[in-house]
Amino acid sequence: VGGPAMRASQEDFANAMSQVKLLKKDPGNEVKLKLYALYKQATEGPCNVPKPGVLDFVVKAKWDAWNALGGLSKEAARRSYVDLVSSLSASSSGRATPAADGKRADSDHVLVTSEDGITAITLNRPTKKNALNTQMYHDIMLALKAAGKDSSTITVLTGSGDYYCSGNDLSNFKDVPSGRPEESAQRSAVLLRDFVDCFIDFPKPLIAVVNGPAIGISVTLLGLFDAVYATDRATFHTPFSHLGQSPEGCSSYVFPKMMGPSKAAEMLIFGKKLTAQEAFAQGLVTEVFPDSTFQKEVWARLKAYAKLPPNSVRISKQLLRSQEKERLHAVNAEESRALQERWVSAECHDAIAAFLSRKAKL
Ligand SMILES: CCCCC/C=C/CC(=O)SCCNC(=O)CCNC(=O)[C@H](O)C(C)(C)COP(=O)(O)OP(=O)(O)OC[C@H]1O[C@@H](n2cnc3c(N)ncnc32)[C@H](O)[C@@H]1OP(=O)(O)O
Repeated sequence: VGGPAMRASQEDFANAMSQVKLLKKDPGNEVKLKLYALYKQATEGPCNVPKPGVLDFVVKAKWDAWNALGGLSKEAARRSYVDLVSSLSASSSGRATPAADGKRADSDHVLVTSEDGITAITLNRPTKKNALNTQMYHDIMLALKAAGKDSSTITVLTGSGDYYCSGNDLSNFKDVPSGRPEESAQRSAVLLRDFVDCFIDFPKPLIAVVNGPAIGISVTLLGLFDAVYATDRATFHTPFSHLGQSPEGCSSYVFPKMMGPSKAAEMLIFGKKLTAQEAFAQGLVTEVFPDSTFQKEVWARLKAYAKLPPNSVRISKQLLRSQEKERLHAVNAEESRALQERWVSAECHDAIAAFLSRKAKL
């Protein structure tokens, strides 16, 4: 993936830096800080300058924003910068944006809260069943990097509304510049790989609170969580073949180990949808709760876990993960490569076109 993607990205980055000066609307301090942080990370790498004094408000805010990006790669920072500028330019010129719902894609779709020793990352795009658009992948990565370094003991991923997540936003495929599908597939494969790497490397316990149906990448990633609590209303569906695609999130390795090869094949090759109880029986879900008491019971449990000594919990998590880490990174790279090819296939294009023209639904 190295050369061409990197050069294209640097060119895009230079264009984005020029575009940012031409914005008609002031994007506000929060966005400006984000732009600053991504710029610094993209050009200088992780923040390693000394922390400024608390009274130096502006410098401290800038330092915090940069430092929150943790070890995000320069390449990923460049891409996030380019995506952010492009969504700002679109909204300031009134053009349509890459977001599927026509609104500017920003961190409104990924909420982060931190209290009682728990950092919660909430997918907040309920009108689209929390489908993941490109900006959300970037926002989740940023949120995970920050959560990995904050003072919380555990991190939770959940969804707002009736779905946990309907997987990749299939409208992402609409934004391919004409004549450049290969380039776009390559960029998406890099993003996918970086995204899944964040889950593989996450340094403290990561818990999924599956508040409703889960589809696609939101299911496969569950194999990289330390615990998965689900409402009995949740279902688990990986319709990759129906979409002309192939598994990701390390599921091609983790699922067969977890549930045995034939049950994994039913899900990942034939797209069998599991109920919450079935997913529990296969080891994908840790525990299922009645929907009526789900939130109350799960959050009470999480608050108790979050009171455990944070360093001990973190070290145990890392020990459990360390045996498999290298292997998981290799699997992630392989799955991302396979998907890069799938995304330019006729099988995939036909399936996505059918969904987008509302002919097909799962
Ligand atoms: C960096 C790239 C990484 C890529 C990694 C790859 C991952 C692979 C996957 O994740 S594969 C899974 C992809 N997901 C799907 O195929 C789900 C598609 N959605 C549906 O089949 C249905 O919408 C549903 C079953 C989730 C829900 O059906 P329901 O009838 O209850 O509701 P609606 O269909 O009316 O949905 C409400 C609006 O939400 C939009 N929407 C839902 N899911 C997606 C999605 N994944 N992508 C885009 N849009 C989605 C839906 O179109 C409706 O929008 P509208 O109100 O504007 O019509």
